[in-house]
Amino acid sequence: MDLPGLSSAGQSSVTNNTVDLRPETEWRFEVGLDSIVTLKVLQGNAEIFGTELAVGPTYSFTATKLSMFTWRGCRFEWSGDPLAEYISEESVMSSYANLHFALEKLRMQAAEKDAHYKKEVMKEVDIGQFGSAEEGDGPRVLIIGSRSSGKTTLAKILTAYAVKMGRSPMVVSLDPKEGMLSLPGTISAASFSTMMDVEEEESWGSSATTGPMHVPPKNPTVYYFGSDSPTDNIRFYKSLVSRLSIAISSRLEMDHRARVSGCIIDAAGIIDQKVGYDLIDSIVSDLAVDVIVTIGNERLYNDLLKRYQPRKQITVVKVQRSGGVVEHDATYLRSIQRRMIKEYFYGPPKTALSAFTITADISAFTVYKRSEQSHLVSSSALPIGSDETTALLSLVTKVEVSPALQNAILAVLYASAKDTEDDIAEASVMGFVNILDIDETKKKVKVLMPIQARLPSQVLLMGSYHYLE
Ligand SMILES: Nc1ncnc2c1ncn2[C@@H]1O[C@H](COP(=O)(O)OP(=O)(O)OP(=O)(O)O)[C@@H](O)[C@H]1O
Repeated sequence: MDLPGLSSAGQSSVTNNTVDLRPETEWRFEVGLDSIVTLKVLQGNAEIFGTELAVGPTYSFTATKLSMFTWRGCRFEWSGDPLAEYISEESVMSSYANLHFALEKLRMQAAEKDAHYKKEVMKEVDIGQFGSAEEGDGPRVLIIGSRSSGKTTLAKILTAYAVKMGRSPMVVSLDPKEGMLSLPGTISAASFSTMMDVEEEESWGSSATTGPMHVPPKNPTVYYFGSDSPTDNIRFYKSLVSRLSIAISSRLEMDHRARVSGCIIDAAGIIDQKVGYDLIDSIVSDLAVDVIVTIGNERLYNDLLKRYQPRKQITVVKVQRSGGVVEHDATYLRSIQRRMIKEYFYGPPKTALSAFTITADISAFTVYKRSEQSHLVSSSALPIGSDETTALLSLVTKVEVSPALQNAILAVLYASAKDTEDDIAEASVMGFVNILDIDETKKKVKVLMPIQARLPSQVLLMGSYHYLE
């Protein structure tokens, strides 16, 4: 009898939604916002963006665009009403796996150099053969490509494969519209040592704020940018990336396993030559990137090769764009963001939580927003001899608590009203609240919070996101 997918002749086959998938092929499917598709692996091995599926359990998917890939062939069954589904024989997974193995080699070299790692983590390994260097940083990989080129997908695949090898890579999401382990509008970093939740395409799993889950929660460091695109306020964005890189460095200093595993950085898809290349430059230097991976864009690859190859420590490589990558239009993006916000307060459908409302005096709220970009002129852009005070304007500005804040999502910062504006602009995020109602006559504000707690005395930072249930 042939193994599923390993039949000697022909292509993958489908009978009544039972599919025999041949080795190194993938089943791509899209599920609408209001429908569900379930799938069950019956035999063989299968993975979704690097994370292996178990044989037997039923997985269910909604509002998602995914691909299930198999290395050695599998048989599975699915049901539901997908918007699209097809088998592709043209997978790019082997080139992504090759990239993973090249990174793994760098991690092994880093482990050899890390004295602590040798002593504590690799006790059982014969360390006599290793060099004598005290330090070892794993590869810091920046993934760059145009919008919808598959950057996040590649970041997930590399992360899942690294975790499978026992690594704990620091995953850094610099795309505010996606909000990894947090809400839209954020940039964040978290060390991954456990598997991701394959049923949640847009999320990377759960964080400590999203309540009990079947996949262990991660503990991200989060900064609030407040809108979808870094170009909305480049100076504020760059300042947050710098802060995040400092936070990452101090986390890596304490966590040798993560340090040896390196970083996987998912950039926002801004690659136009002026702003995009300048942004790439500052990310490369802030996060000490030493491997740049470009996806499916020859010009970008060649430009970056010329720019970084002379610096011997930076390697630029290119990988193909998968034909399965689907572009997200603005409406789809909004609905995904809406779902992320809803799940933050009420939990995912599987583990529905109850959100809490509290009412507090207006005077208890200290709200800031980021300053307008036009006010934040860089001193280098000012004519020589001109007044440089504008260049020193704070990155954040205080906001009156007024009905304009109705339905706003506000980030609760690790900063108090007594802190300076500079401290506030550099503060990371503790969680989020949603303003439900502002009664100006009674001077009261009603807020939605994900957990039962008093209104935090921290500063709240406003962005461009609003939510109304
Ligand atoms: N092989 C594939 N088959 C089916 N869908 C895929 C495949 N690869 C990626 N996708 C889907 O395509 C969409 C876009 O991919 P992804 O988010 O990785 O691109 P991106 O470059 O990060 O996008 P953006 O620039 O918007 O951040 C996602 O919904 C992802 O799940």
